Amino acid sequence: MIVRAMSSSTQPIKTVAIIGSGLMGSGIAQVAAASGHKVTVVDQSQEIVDKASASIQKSLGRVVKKKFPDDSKAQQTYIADVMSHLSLQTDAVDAVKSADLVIEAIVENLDVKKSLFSSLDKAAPPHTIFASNTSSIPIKDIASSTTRLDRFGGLHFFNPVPVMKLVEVIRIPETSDETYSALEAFGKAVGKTTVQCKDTPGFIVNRLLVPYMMEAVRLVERGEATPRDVDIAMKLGAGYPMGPFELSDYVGLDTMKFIIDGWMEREPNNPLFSKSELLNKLVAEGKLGVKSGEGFYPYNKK
Ligand SMILES: CCCCCCC[C@H](O)CC(=O)SCCNC(=O)CCNC(=O)[C@H](O)C(C)(C)COP(=O)([O-])OP(=O)([O-])OC[C@H]1O[C@@H](n2cnc3c(N)ncnc32)[C@H](O)[C@@H]1OP(=O)([O-])[O-]
Ligand SMILES: NC(=O)c1ccc[n+]([C@@H]2O[C@H](COP(=O)([O-])OP(=O)(O)OC[C@H]3O[C@@H](n4cnc5c(N)ncnc54)[C@H](O)[C@@H]3O)[C@@H](O)[C@H]2O)c1
Repeated sequence: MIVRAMSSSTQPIKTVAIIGSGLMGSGIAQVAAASGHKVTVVDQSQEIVDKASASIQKSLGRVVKKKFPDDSKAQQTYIADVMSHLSLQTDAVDAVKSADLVIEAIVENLDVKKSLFSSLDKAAPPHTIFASNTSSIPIKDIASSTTRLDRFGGLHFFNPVPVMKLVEVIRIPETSDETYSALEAFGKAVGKTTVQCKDTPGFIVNRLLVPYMMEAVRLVERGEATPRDVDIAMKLGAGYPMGPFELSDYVGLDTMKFIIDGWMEREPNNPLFSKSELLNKLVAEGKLGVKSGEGFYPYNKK
């Protein structure tokens, strides 16, 4: 049964709960707090949210160096001000009770996302809008776990969130115009350019990016070139800021595997989304990219 919101969701979004404090959740939290929203970030353990807090402060350190190049006092004040808009905790149900908007940025797995949203749906006030930052799962499949389809959409941010200027705003057929406008306004309020896309696999960017990245992996699997040479070629020959292997390590090979596995399940006969032995092997070995210290390339462990 769909319960429609009594109050209009055209009210500007002031309080935001972000579930998942990994690469994306912490980046979204940073830009939301920096634009004056009251933000609560949730993850599964205190250790994880502490790590997220440190990574947000580190990223803010890079922002202030550019914003206030020769003024260390202004740098400190800015960081303290942004951090004062942020709280981090481990109880998602509690966090959504006062949220105007909930953004989910947890692991790319439909069942886990559905289970989370189903419990949050019971706890959040009627006016609260839900959004998923999924890379590839149909928004309608995630939204089906709730009773607020009219207040559900996709907000697809890009990594690294503080730097990448785009947000894809996704609507399902049930998404109300008020919800869509509120999501679009939020994307702009956090300083991004928004584009609209229907709930189509991969939306705009990943529909093009995922086949490209998987083709790069397959090219290497066939022994036709090394990751290093593919990366050099795509940077110098096609003008990409990172080659596909550098980008894979940056995105996270576990997330990449979740994306491709889910896509293959939905489109089993499409060779663009067939699995990769090399990717599966690296993930099985715990080589998840920059975040684990090694992926296609080794990194300095922090
Ligand atoms: C199966 C396939 C899977 C597909 C996966 C899809 C995943 C997903 O759904 C979609 C995506 O996100 S797709 C992924 C989409 N993403 C891409 O495609 C990313 C492609 N890569 C890039 O755009 C660039 O390499 C970077 C911007 C990452 C780094 O730039 P660089 O020049 O190599 O190195 P630099 O000089 O160090 O940094 C430059 C400036 O950025 C600043 N800064 C950096 N990180 C920061 C942070 N965390 N905080 C704050 N600031 C940060 C830094 O301070 C500097 O500022 P300045 O003022 O200029 O001094
Ligand atoms: N990595 C990228 O480049 C990228 C870009 C855009 C979108 N996305 C999407 O964003 C989402 C998150 O990706 P990420 O790269 O930040 O992943 P990540 O692995 O860095 O972080 C995911 C976080 O979610 C937490 N988590 C898992 N289940 C949870 C639960 N039930 N409750 C609370 N926290 C939980 C994990 O502890 C982890 O900290 C995925 O849907 C992914 O597809 C990723």
